[in-house]
Amino acid sequence: MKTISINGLYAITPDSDDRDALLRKVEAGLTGGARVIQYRNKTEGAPHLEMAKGIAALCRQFNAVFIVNDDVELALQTDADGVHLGRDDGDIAPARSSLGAGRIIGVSCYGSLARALEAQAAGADYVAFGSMFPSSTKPQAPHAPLSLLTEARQVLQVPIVAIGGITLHNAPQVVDAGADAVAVISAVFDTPDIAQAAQAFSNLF
Ligand SMILES: Cc1ncc(COP(=O)(O)OP(=O)(O)O)c(N)n1
Ligand SMILES: Cc1ncsc1CCOP(=O)(O)O
Ligand SMILES: [Mg+2]
Repeated sequence: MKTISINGLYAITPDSDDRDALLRKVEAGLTGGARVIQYRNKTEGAPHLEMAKGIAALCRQFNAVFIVNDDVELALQTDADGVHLGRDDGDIAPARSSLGAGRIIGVSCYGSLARALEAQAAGADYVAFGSMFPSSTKPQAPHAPLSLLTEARQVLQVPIVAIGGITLHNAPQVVDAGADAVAVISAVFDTPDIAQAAQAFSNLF
């Protein structure tokens, strides 16, 4: 039985090859109240294991949920709370066999409610929709309208995460439309005061 919940600020790490700098940023995000941290780092050759282990320890310290993007093996190696899978990251069933029932599997559903219903039926623990707004971090990401969150809320039982171009300015609309959590990279980590930005997002919940 999973008791871990996905809600509030879901902060996703920016690309980095500097372990200490990344850990300082994550600690600031947690200090500001991030409830979930996802280790997402597309930097080739970065010390992924060391970075993810450091973030796992920080999440334990702050009682936050730790999710690894894309990589089931890295999630297991770091005793993460779960993994996030997109359409190129493998199916839910083999991930579930590796991770067991107690860990979280989150699934990207882009702009598709049908994909979310399938993911829920296949055992996903949360679904993510987006990009809600244009994202400078991932400009080519497909778009999802705010109305999809409202529609999804009426038919899904699993928590709903919204991602993509979410800022302090537009986040209230995302929460009002039905998101349980907002997944944010640049508007948290690309700011002069990460803890303050994280706190402002957290205060929306
Ligand atoms: C919470 C959350 N939602 C969506 C994504 C995007 O996943 P994916 O489509 O696999 O793209 P990459 O992040 O791997 O580039 C995510 N990572 N987290
Ligand atoms: C990984 C991902 N998937 C869709 S948009 C996105 C990036 C989100 O980053 P930002 O919060 O900086 O727009
Ligand atoms: Mg992915």
